[in-house]
Amino acid sequence: MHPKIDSLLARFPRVELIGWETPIQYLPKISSMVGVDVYVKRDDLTGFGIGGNKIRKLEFLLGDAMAKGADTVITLGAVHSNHAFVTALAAKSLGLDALLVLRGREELKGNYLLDKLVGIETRVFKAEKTTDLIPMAEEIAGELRAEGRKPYLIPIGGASPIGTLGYVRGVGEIASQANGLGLEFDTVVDAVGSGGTLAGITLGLSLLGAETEPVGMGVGIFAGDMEGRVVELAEETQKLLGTKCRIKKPRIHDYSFGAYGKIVKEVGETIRLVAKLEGILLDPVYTGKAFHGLMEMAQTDELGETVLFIHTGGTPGLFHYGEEMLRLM
Ligand SMILES: Cc1ncc(COP(=O)(O)O)c(CNC2(C(=O)O)CC2)c1O
Repeated sequence: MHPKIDSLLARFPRVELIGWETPIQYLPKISSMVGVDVYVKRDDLTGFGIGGNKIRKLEFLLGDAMAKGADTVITLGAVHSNHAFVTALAAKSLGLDALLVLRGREELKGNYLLDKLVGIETRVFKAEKTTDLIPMAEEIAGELRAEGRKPYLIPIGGASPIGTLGYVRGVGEIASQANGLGLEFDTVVDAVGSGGTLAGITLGLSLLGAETEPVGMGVGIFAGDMEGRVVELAEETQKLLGTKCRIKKPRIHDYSFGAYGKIVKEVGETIRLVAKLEGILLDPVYTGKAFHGLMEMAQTDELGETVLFIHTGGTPGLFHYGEEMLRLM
């Protein structure tokens, strides 16, 4: 890990859900295709449940929940939500109850199938956007409090200052690995949903005074000024840490292809290409779109010579949307 980052984080409760450092893997065939060196931080292999980026955030979020004596964790997302499933799974593994507030159609596919297989309590609503569910989640938390329960409400994607500590710690891990490998990354690229992952990456890089630039590929959860949202979350997290470094401004590019969760042929083709060339599975909602953007921007020389992609997981999305994707290809 990283001494400076670890000492900053030492006072925050953290439950260990990831028992190892995830590898940084070079992609020789993709690199020769796009003309720059592309590496992947395999956070799809964080290892708890379906893995992914959320596990890093949950180590601090559930550490905080336990420290506060919570007995039930509530969070929200779409029915295909990776975040919702692993949050409930991790909460239950710690002996806490869990309740998911979800939107969309109850199809036994992907993460929703996993929710049901594990026996997680879900409340599913028809709603346009996940943010529409916030009042329902708050109302349910109020109901539980009235019953004498102690609910801990985790926001969409775990995008709170406590959750953001997960990727501050993740950057410390990356910095130590890069040092050991003699690597300096020009950019670090990730898929942006709630913005919590990029906020942690941005703050971590800023705290280390790294030259590396944080770059997000937006998948369309939030419209509007996502860069401002990410910087604001990084600043709030910096307040929590008691540090005062200048926060780098991340670039965020729109790779939603028009809407969050929209399944498109180009992304299906990128998923197929990366699977065949490098044996790595991306997903149609997040990492496939982000990596498609990475390949496009690398070829127009917008990401520098050495690029690190954070593989944030999402494999169940292949089993939720795979048939729809195949029909387009
Ligand atoms: C596989 C995968 N990759 C990247 C992201 C984006 O991360 P952030 O929310 O931290 O920006 C998600 C998020 N997913 C959300 C979910 O509900 O699963 C929070 C939206 C993700 O699942």
